[in-house]
Amino acid sequence: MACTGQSASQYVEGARRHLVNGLQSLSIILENLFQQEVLCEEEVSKIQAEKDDFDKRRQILDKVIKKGDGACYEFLRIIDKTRQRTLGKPSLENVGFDLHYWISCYPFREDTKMDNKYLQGMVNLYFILCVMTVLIYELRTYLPEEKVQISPSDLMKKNNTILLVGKSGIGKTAVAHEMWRQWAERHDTELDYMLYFDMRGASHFTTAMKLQDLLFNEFSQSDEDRDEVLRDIMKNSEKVTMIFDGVSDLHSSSVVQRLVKKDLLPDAKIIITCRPDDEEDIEDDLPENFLRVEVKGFSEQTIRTYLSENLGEEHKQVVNNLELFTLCHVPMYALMVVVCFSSKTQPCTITELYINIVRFCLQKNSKTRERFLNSYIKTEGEKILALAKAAFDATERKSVILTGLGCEDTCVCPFLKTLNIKVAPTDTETTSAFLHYTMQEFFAALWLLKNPRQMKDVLQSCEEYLFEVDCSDTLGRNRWCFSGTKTPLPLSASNHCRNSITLAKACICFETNG
Ligand SMILES: Nc1ncnc2c1ncn2[C@@H]1O[C@H](COP(=O)(O)OP(=O)(O)OP(=O)(O)O)[C@@H](O)[C@H]1O
Repeated sequence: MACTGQSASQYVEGARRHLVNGLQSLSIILENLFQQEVLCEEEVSKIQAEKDDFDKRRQILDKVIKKGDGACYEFLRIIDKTRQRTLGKPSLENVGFDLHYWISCYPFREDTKMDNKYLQGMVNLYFILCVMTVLIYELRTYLPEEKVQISPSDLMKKNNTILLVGKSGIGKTAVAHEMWRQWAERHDTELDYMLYFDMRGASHFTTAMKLQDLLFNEFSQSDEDRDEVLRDIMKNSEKVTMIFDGVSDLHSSSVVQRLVKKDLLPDAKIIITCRPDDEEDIEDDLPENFLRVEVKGFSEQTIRTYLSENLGEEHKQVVNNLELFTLCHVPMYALMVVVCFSSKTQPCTITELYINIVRFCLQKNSKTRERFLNSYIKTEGEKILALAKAAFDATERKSVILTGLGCEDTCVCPFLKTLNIKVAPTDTETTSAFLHYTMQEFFAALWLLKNPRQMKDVLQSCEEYLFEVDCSDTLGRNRWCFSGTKTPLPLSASNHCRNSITLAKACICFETNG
C-alpha cells in the first residue's frame, strides 16, 4: 500500500474516501491541527459549526489537502499518534481498506532520517564489519526524536483533561511532579488548589469513599477548616487541579471515576497518568476533548545532557557505549547507569549494573522498602524466572516478541511494553517486548544461569560467530577478551551473535563469582 515516491498530499488524497467515512474523535484532530498551526482558530470554529460529522470530516480533509504537503504531513502524523482514537477499532465495514494498516505504511521523516544515518554508517563501517551498522541502526531506533512537542508548563496552561501515557519508568510521574512544582513556585496570590494523588497500589481509594474522604484523609485539617475548604472547592471548582498518578483502573474508586467524568467538580482540571496497557479502559470515562500526551523518555541530546551533568568527564564512557547509551532513553535506566558509574569506590561490572537496574525497577514498581527487597524477590521468584524463560525462548527464536507470559504478572511489567498485533481483521493478539533489547539479553542469560545444562549448547552455537566477551567493569577496567571468528557474519545471525555475547558475559561472571 505504501509507495515511498508518493508525497504526503498524494497519500492523503489516495485515502480521502475512506477517511471521510472512517475518521473519529474529530475534536482531537482539530485540536492537534490547531496546535501544529495547520488550521487557524477561525477555520477550526467553522469546521466545528458544520452540521454533522460527515461534513466536518470532509471539511478537515479538503482544507488539509488544499494547504499542501506540509499540512498533509502534519495531518498524517497526528493520525499516526492518535490512531487508537481517531481511526477507532477496525470495523467490518472497513474490512476492504484498513486505515490502521494504511497509516502504519506511511514513511515518516524520522524513518528517513534514520535511513540516512544508517546509510552513512554503512559507508563508514562497511569494510570493517557490515553487521555492526545494522546493530547501530537497531539500537538507535530506541531513541525518541528530539523535538519536544509540549512541555509541562504548556500543559499547565491547558484547561482540558490531560492523559499522560507512557511505558514504565519513562517519566510520567516526573512530568506530573514538575507541573506540581511549577504550580507551587508561581507568584500568583489568587487562591487555587492543586492536589496530587498517588494511585499505584491504592487500596485506600475504596469504592465507598466520598469526595471529602479523598480530599482530607491524607491532608488532615480541623473539622471546621475542612468544611470551609470543601465549600470553597465545590463553589469554585475551576480553581482546582487534580493529578491522579499511576491509574490502572478507575472502577476501583467511584469518587475518582466521578471526578474524571466531571460528575463531581465539573470545572476542575484533571490530569491522569497511566501505562499504555490501561489507556483504553480509562479513555471510556474521559470527556471527548481530553488531551492525550505521550511521554517518550530521553532523546539523544537529553541523554547526553543528563549524563554529562551527572557524571562529568566520565559520561564519555557511556556515550561511547551504544548499548548503554540507548538504554538510557528510559530515564529509570539512565538513573541506574549514573548511580553505578558514579560509585567510584565500588565500580560494578556491566552485569552488576543490569542487576541494579532490575532490583531498582522491582523495588519501585512494588513500592517495597529496600530492606525487604530480597524477600520480595524470593517471593516473586517464579514470575521473574518465567520472564527469564520467555526472554531466552524469544532469543533462541531470534525474536523480540515474548510469548507465554500472563498479563497478570504485574511484578514484571516494569520491564515490558505491550504490543498489539493484528492477527485477523477482527482479532488482535496482545504480546509484549522488553523496553530495551539488552534487558532481554540479560534475562535470557539469567535463565541460562538457572539451567546450566543448556549453557554448553549455547556456547557451542556461538563458536560460529565473531565472539568477544567483555567483562570490563563500568570504568573499563579488567577487560577480558575471547575471540573466535568466522566472517562474514550473516545478517540474520547478528542478533544471535549479540545474544551470545551477553549470555557468555553472564556465564563468566557467574563462574567468577562462584
Ligand atoms: N526528566 C527526568 N529527568 C531526570 N530523571 C527523570 C526524569 N524523568 C524520570 N526520571 C527518573 O526516572 C525514574 C522513573 O521515572 P517516573 O517515576 O517518572 O516514571 P513513570 O513513567 O511514572 O513510571 P511508572 O509507570 O513505572 O510509574 C525516576 O526515579 C526519576 O528520578
